[in-house]
Amino acid sequence: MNVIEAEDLTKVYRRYIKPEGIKGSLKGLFRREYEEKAAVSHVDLCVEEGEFVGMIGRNGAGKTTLVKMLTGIIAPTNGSIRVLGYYPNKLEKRFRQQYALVMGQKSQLFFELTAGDTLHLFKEMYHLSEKEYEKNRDYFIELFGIKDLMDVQVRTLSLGERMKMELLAALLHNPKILFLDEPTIGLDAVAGMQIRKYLKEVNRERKTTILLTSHYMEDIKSLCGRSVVINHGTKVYDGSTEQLFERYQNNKKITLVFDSLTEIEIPEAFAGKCRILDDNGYKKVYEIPKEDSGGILEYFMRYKPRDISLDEEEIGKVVERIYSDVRVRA
Ligand SMILES: Nc1ncnc2c1ncn2[C@@H]1O[C@H](COP(=O)(O)OP(=O)(O)OP(=O)(O)O)[C@@H](O)[C@H]1O
Repeated sequence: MNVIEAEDLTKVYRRYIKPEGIKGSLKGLFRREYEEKAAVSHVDLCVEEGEFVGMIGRNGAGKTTLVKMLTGIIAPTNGSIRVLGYYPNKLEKRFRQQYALVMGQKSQLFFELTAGDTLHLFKEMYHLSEKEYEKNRDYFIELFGIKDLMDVQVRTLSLGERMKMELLAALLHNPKILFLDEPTIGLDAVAGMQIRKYLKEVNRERKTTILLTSHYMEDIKSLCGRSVVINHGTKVYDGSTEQLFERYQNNKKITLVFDSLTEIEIPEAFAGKCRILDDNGYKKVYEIPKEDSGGILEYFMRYKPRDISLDEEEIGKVVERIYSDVRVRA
């Protein structure tokens, strides 16, 4: 069953162009000029119940605009849209009770209250019965391991703790769809990993459909079976995440840390394949082709680094590659 059905979805923003200088500003007082910008253009999107879909694209690609239309925050300029059978922008109460939106950059918590009191307010907002509230609250408190935070003022929570609270508040009414816009932004590696673990569990155990936008490769690769790539407002890829990265992720990043100043000699076999991204003698970062990563890593081990990490390529580069490929094929 499809929980999201959108066809030919388009959003055109109109924005004021401010002329330069004082003269221009004065002119603007009497006659304003506007430009139109299609932030989302002719996008079709169907999402089935229980899916975990990743949305990726460069800054300004149109991801947030798409999420805003799906959650009813803004109305589309054109196209048809049904989410759980509702037209989102009508913001009917029954619809609002069935989805949740968490934005990494914007909090929906009450900073002056304690975490526990904040949850109570959400209980009232969602009109939950005492039984349902306690059941869901306790389930997520246990899952996220945040029992100790209930008496703490939200303002004083760390970023990682706040994100767990954001998720708890959003999931309190057991929504059918969870929209997540950059939920791991700014989090350290451990906190990011925890959030991914919880989201996986929520999707698996509660069958919650999740739509996630993220600039982090790790989020998309480890969580989303399906990915949608947006570029300049249009959909350029919709399909298996595994296949997407298999095809377009060409490189890996190796970081080596040494206890003493170290010179590395790149052997002929790998010459031209290791691109130095950073080197201060103690720490070296290389970009290497994915298919050679095993061999190159083995070679680097001879220099006995104190620490070594192998990271995914930035999502932006992969998107760039997909986009140029689409242009070539078009
Ligand atoms: N309220 C608005 N008025 C005018 N233009 C807007 C408005 N909101 C967004 N835009 C423009 O629409 C385009 C898409 O923005 P959007 O925020 O959807 O991108 P995004 O893919 O979410 O980017 P990011 O990854 O940086 O969050 C951008 O060019 C942006 O400047």
